[in-house]
Amino acid sequence: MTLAEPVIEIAGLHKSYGSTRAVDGIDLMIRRGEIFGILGPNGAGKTTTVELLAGLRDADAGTITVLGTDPQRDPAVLRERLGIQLQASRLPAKIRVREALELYASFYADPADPQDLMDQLGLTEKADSGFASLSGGQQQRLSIALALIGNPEIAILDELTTGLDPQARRETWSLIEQVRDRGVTIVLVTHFMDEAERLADRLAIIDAGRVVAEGSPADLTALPEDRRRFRMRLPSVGDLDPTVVQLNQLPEVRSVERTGDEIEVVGSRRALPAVVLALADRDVVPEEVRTLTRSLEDVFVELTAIHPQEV
Ligand SMILES: Nc1ncnc2c1ncn2[C@@H]1O[C@H](COP(=O)(O)OP(=O)(O)OP(=O)(O)O)[C@@H](O)[C@H]1O
Repeated sequence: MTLAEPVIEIAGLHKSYGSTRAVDGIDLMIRRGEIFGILGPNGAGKTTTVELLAGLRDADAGTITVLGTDPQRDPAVLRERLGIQLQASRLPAKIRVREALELYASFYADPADPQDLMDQLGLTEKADSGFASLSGGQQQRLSIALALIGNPEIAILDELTTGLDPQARRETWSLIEQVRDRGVTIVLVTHFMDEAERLADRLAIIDAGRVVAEGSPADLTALPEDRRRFRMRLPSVGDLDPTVVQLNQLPEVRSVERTGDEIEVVGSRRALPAVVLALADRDVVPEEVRTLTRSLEDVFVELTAIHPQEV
């Protein structure tokens, strides 16, 4: 598979507010057509990073290239090609849904059709309702529609599902996947691990203004080759300790720990079949074999553990 070309490249990015180093040396590369997650605890520098790449702030140092241009030097070009939905974006209370979309559409040379967007986002029956009368989910959908009204190649969505109920979150997720399937590159800023794990093709975990990990959710949550883990119950063995000693001697096994009639084994990818075979030699059939994995949340907590009060 050939990889799509980069549409965003950031190198050595720095931005401070007074003595606060909000962005402290970030490098990132985002490819066309992917959903790229920027995940991090509160205050990690996520919003500052996306504001810099949208040209809404000036960097102190570093280079940013978005669709081949520098957002600080060329904001007008970028405005046509990049849509941004910012956290807590507020509209006047009385503006109607259709009115807001038509107004925003008038800012662009080649906008999307407001009616099509309302249909796609389930807003048609609210077309004549004022912003303040919409539910949280409807307001969120309108702000996504506004980020997409310019027919952007890149859409930046910040804290997309904050404040939404579980049903509305899921609907928003499938909507974002549909937008990606139309070829739009999506930069998704979130502090929800499940959202990043479910939606992002690749993601960067940011903490204290730096990238602390980057990759696909599968890469980030994979256990190292020699640290696979599984648990099994061995209820009919009687005294388990000699079995544990024997299993510990297998070359594929790194460690075996026993709790009651369960054992937890750490070892290579071949440890599981090796253990099952060794047990079969003793006429032991293991029960309830479970492979242990780690979630993005485990990885996140491990990597950002120095700031637990902010998570
Ligand atoms: N306009 C500003 N003036 C001063 N400090 C700021 C400003 N904007 C952000 N900061 C500080 O910079 C740091 C990074 O903030 P930023 O909003 O980029 O983080 P974030 O990861 O988006 O956090 P959150 O998820 O809470 O929005 C924080 O310490 C924040 O208090």
